[in-house]
Amino acid sequence: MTARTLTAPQVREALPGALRKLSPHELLATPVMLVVELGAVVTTVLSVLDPSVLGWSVTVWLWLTVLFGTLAESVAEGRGKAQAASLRALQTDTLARRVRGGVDQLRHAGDRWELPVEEVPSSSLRRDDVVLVQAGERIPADGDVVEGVASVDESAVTGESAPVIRESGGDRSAVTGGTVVLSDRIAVRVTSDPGQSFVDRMIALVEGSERQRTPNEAALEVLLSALTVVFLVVVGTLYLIADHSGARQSVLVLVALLVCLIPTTIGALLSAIGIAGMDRLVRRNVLAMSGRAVEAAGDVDVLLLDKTGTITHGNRRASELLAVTGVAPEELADAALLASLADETPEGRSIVELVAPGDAPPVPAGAELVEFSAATRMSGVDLPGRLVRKGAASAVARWVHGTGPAAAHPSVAEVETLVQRVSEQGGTPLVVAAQEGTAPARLLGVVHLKDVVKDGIRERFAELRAMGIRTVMVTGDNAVTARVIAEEAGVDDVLAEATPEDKMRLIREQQQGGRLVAMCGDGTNDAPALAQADVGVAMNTGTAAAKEAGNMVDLDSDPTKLLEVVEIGKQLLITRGALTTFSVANDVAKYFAVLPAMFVVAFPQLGVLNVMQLSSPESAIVSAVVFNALVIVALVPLALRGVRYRPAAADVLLRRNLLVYGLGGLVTPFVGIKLLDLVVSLIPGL
Ligand SMILES: Nc1ncnc2c1ncn2[C@@H]1O[C@H](COP(=O)(O)OP(=O)(O)OP(=O)(O)O)[C@@H](O)[C@H]1O
Ligand SMILES: [K+]
Ligand SMILES: [Mg+2]
Repeated sequence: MTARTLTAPQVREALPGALRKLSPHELLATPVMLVVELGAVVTTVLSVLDPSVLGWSVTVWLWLTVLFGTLAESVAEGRGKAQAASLRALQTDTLARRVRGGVDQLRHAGDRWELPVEEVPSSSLRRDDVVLVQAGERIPADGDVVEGVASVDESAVTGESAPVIRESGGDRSAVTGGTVVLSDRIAVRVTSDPGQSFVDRMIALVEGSERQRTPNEAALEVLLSALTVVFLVVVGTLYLIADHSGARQSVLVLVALLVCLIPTTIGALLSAIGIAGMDRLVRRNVLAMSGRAVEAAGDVDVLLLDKTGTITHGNRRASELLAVTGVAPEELADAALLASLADETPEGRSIVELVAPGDAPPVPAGAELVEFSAATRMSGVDLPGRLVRKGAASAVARWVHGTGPAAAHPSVAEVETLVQRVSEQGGTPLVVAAQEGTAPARLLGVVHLKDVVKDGIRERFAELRAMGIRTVMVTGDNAVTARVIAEEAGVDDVLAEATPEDKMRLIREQQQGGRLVAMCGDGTNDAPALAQADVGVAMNTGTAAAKEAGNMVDLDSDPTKLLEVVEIGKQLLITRGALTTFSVANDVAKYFAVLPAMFVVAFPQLGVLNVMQLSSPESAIVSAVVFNALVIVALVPLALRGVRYRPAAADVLLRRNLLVYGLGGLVTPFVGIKLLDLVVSLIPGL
């Protein structure tokens, strides 16, 4: 939406909020506007005591000045209100089927769908409760799928109508309360307490009720306050000088002059600019948890991305089994199956589906499961007398070597060739090995996991490069696969075999080098890095841990969205800079426009400076005050829409902005006040 002007309905809706914001308590946050309000109170009192056309004209326009400021903020907030209303509709209380005994119960159950459940209102669900949800039902709370696979309609949250797959074990396990299961059934472990759900946070965000001032904003506010104090002193001194030299000025005129000089324009628009920036992100389906993150996005130098699920689609599936010489394909298949029977990750399930489509055997009695973790990069099963493992080549090699001398592993070289072959196709190789009794473990072969790079990623990374942002892929996968995918995706650099700690260390190093780092990720193993990054964008498809750790969530799960996030961040910074420049330049110009007019009666020699030839001192003052107020209104659309951003070097942008907004800010008051004076001077008494 690119509104060029404010519409009447917009204003009507925002008005009650704007009037509420007139309370001095609310205005404390914007000292500049508080000074204007105090000024308005003073002129109101003066005008009541000694009514005059000048007095009332100034008074009315001072009140309007404050109102225009609060109106700008209220309009900015209003844009999120409609969205908040539709999100609230998702929060209707439903009945949830809660498993008695929670997660522990689930683990030990034979048939998990026959567990004893109790029906409870969804609003009473707490963290770590487990609920069963089936086709046609609304998911009662945020959580991670701990059992099963389902297609879910998330359109109410994401606006995307195509259903998404949510499944246990992998990086696509997070579900959002209020979304609807379309097919199959899932068990969900609740991850949020009442009132703290994702939708709750979204509502607070789009309404702007939780908005906190960013450090940059706070710094600017201090600067504006300082300027206000300076002008207070200037006007006070002027009063004394004028008094002394017999050109006594009324308090009313001095208040009017003060308001014209202090930076009211940017003071009035500052918070609207920030709210509008967040709003622009929401419109692109990105939820920023803090304004600070949005600003940081504007200055990002490095972007780190996880591979699987971020750069690729993330449904890594087993496509073929490659046995080493001397191992029967059946033996490899059997071992791979065994090692995956209890592996709840999508990778594990895809192996079961490949080897035993439709009829997976039960887990053998006495089996002890070795769950996959990002730290070990291995999974498998311990049976009496037989251990089976599968995992990243380096991890399995380490395990195998731990079981006996290297000479006992004749197929090491062959496995390496197979791993190389799979990796060169961009696939993820999982090496399978087994140990019988106390004999050294044997390498059996390799499972090829296929994954596909998301469309259009290459072009978008090229755009990021043009903006001066370096992209680095960090993956737990091996170096060859990483390189192949990196080349296909067009990233600048790649870090392979990375553990969660490695990811975080890399970010720290970059930050210590003075760079601002953004990270896109989806997995629980990305969570530490997402938390450490200046801008942590979690994919909505990812795990609850990832979404909690980051300071942004992309509802579309599109890592190239960072491009837009960066643009919006830059746009926010530029808009604020541009309007500050304009505001201050404006005020300086007003000084020269108004002052000569004020003193020309007492000091006719000032006539040379009176370039504008305004019709009377009274008309000059009223015109200046009116102009000062109208400028705010005129700039609201720009504050909401943002200054147009085209990728360019920072110094070019700065020069362009100084020229347009600095020079523009100097010239407009002369033109504007002159035109207003032509009209105002027609009013009798001015
Ligand atoms: N279910 C599994 N069983 C055994 N090993 C696995 C399993 N899933 C993945 N691996 C191995 O562990 C490695 C790390 O996987 P993980 O999903 O943690 O990677 P990551 O750090 O998230 O990086 P990325 O998501 O970019 O691939 C994989 O490259 C693979 O070799
Ligand atoms: K001003
Ligand atoms: Mg991952």
